[in-house]
Amino acid sequence: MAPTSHFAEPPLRPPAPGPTDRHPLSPPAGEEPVPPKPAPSGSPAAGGAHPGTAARDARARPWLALTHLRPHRPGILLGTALSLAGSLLTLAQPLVAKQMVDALDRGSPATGALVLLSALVIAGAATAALGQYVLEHTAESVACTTRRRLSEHILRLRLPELDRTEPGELISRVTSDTTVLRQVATRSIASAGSGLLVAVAALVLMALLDPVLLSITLVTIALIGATVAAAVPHIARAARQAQEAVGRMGSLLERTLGALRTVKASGAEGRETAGLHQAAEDARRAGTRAARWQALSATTSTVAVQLSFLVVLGVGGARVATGAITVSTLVAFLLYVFALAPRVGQLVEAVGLLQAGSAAAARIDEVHSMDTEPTGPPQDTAPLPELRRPVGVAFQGVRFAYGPEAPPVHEDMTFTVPPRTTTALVGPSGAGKTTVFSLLERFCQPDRGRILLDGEDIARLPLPRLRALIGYVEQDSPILSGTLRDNLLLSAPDADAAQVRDVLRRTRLDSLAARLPEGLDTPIGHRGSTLSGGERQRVAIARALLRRPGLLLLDEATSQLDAANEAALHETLADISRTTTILVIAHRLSTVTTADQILLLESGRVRAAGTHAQLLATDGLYRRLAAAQHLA
Ligand SMILES: Nc1ncnc2c1ncn2[C@@H]1O[C@H](COP(=O)(O)OP(=O)(O)OP(=O)(O)O)[C@@H](O)[C@H]1O
Repeated sequence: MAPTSHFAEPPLRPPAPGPTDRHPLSPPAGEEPVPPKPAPSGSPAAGGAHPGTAARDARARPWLALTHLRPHRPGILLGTALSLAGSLLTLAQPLVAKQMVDALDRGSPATGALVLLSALVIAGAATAALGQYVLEHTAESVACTTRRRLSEHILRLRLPELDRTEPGELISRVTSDTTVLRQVATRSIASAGSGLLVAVAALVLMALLDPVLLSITLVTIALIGATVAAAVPHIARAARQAQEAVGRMGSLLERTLGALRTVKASGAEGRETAGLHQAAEDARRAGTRAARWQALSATTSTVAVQLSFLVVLGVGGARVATGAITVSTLVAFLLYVFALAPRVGQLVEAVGLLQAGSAAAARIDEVHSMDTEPTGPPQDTAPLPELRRPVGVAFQGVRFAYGPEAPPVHEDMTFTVPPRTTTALVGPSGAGKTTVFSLLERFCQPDRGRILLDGEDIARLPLPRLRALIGYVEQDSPILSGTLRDNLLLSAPDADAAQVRDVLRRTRLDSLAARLPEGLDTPIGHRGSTLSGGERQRVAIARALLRRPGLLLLDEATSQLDAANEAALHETLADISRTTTILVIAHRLSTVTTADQILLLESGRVRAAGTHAQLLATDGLYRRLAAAQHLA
């Protein structure tokens, strides 16, 4: 799970060139182009999203949730203070009620006490409501800030990290774990704070009223405390398991929906549903377990409070009869018993919530500890004008493996691609052709060797600037949910209408745009499900062309096009190659026979390089590949 040095940037960082000798592709002086080396394997920072790890972390750090609330301290403190003030105003009510009863007992007018009592009721309710609003508002900010930070972090994750993580798991951390954290901000902190203070204040006032009755009440509180202490770990564990089960459901749903056609065609709905049912069942069971313990502690608390009320009433009545206390003292004491009961309940709930919140915080922190790509200053997202020109590419002795245990994909990859040319990468499946593109995009880094663009090591380029230079059409031409326009402008948000029209014409998408009911603004379904395979490929190519790249990478980009569209696209590419360097991966040699150069990859190396005719004449493997495709 941990990232390895195989994904690390090259350890050697060349000195920053001076202002006068800077290469046009170089980062501005003072910038940090080389991303930090990922944490070594096995280090905590290297961990991926593992529910088990989260549970251990939360057990080790039950207050973890509080660290996430720190930036929102002012709102939480204000909300808690207002709730507390509201509670204190409520607490004062029994004392005023006592005065009122005393006044009535003496036959004196009780109007003043009645007015004061009414004012206390209104002020107490208003202050508590305001406090509640401030806390809810702050809690929304906690959830929003955490979700924003998480989603930004997830989009910046290094691809090898993502390869090792279930997307559904990540989604559940942004959605359900942040919701749990949000509850800690409102109910847990404020309830614990105000509940504790009010409970202490009530106990002090009860002690002043009658210490004998207080001791009876304290026995009740001890009973409640013991039950809660026994229940809390069970509640916390069950809540954590429920969160993990929800996360698992997210992963499974993502897996199934991502390949729903295949699942249906394979008749695997039942088996996939069984997995989802199991996760839902696990969440239900864990949630029920938590509810059982919560019900036990809540019921014990309620029964204990009712019992103590009866005992206080009995003993208090006897003490009134003996003249030890007055009726008004007994009334006030009983009111405090009732004021105390919900506070104890709040404290019980707060402790359980804090445990669940800390488990959620640990799951969120795991994502933050995953390794991300470096970000450059905002201006680096746009290519410099001089970067719009075609660039030369060179691989020099590149070695790369996808992991420490994995066999190297590239052993000693060395080749040169001159600018303004079309070079085809061919070779057996698994020879490492797509990996060449991944290395060029710096999705992963070589273990050894250098990759140069116009003589400049790409490890030294700010990542946004490097990628702004490249147009990449992936093997499966991914399409995003949204409209056709969203998809086209994804890589070139500033492209104007004329550029879009031009690219639509070149990729023969103009007729599709004309046919769609809302033209470019027509939604094209989940991952472009309403488009044909060939249309999806052309959208992906159009998207890459709109970027006006200096280097165009095409990975089997025309495999699903019909003959007419493929021929048209080859004309377009021939045209584009005057202003762009093109690297194309092809299985069908017929599509690359006119390339300026063909690189035949085998066993992690370039086995042979030349034109189609040269390779036919000189290389046995190429001849066999061509013969298999009736080209020899
Ligand atoms: N993300 C990854 N993690 C681990 N191994 C990978 C990963 N991607 C590719 N590989 C492995 O690396 C090797 C080279 O893969 P690559 O996709 O570069 O080959 P290719 O020549 O493009 O294959 P094809 O022609 O079938 O598309 C393969 O053995 C593949 O299983």
